[in-house]
Amino acid sequence: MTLPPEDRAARAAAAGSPTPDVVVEPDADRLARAVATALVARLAAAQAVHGTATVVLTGGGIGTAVLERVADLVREPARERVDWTAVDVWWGDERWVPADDGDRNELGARRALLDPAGVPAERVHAVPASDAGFGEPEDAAAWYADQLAAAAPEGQPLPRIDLLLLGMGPEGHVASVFPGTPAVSDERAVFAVRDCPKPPPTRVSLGFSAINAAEEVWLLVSGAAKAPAVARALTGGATPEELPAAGVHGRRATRWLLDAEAAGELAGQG
Ligand SMILES: O=C1O[C@H](COP(=O)(O)O)[C@@H](O)[C@H](O)[C@H]1O
Repeated sequence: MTLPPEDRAARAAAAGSPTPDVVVEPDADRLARAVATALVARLAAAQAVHGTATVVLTGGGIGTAVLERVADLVREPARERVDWTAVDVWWGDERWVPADDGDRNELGARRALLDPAGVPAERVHAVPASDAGFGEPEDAAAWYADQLAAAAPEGQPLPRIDLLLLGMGPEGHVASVFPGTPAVSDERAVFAVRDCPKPPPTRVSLGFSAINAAEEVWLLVSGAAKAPAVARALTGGATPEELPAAGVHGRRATRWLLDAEAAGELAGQG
């Protein structure tokens, strides 16, 4: 179901961004399936226009479940419309852990979708792991920023990002931008984040300047623990410093994709 825009429209207009869509599915499994279907359609549409598609992935529970459901669609060729050899994959954030650590967002995405779909290695733009020889996460972040810049068209700071996926923590963090930390006001496209309140404590993250450059930003949120943050983000009850999820938007579309529990404190729900 899609909720009426109400005061979301006024907030978005004030921020110069499109009014967020809010889609609510009955549970996490149906949310993952619905997002998977929409993701395939979005990437196929981008390829129809540009020949290639670019997606920025998130880690987290629902983000990984979505990729698993996309992989199900890959196994059903009659429903599959994406050329996975022409999809560029980036990450919104990564944990500063060794390459084989189960906390690594890249590893989860490779297992869930990228390997089964056959995305070519040269199109998988992973944030370096802590054992990749960069020394400090700041060096890895600078390298990742350079990679993004190198993929950008002439005169642009970033490549075209057709779709950027975000999870959200119960306190409103997105990527590895946590409330009340220097990351919320860091204007760089990519930076290292230390002392994260959620383990692992060291990460590399895109900042608002890169996230909000995406054509479409989809926030994937599941579970009752996140319902208060969803309501605050969508009803203007918090600043991006207090609740980073309130500060993200796409250039053309911002979409909140929720299960019923996560939507439980929005007006008209529950
Ligand atoms: O630490 C992280 O958390 C968020 C949300 O994860 P979830 O399991 O609560 O859905 C995730 O989006 C982010 O990529 C990740 O590094």
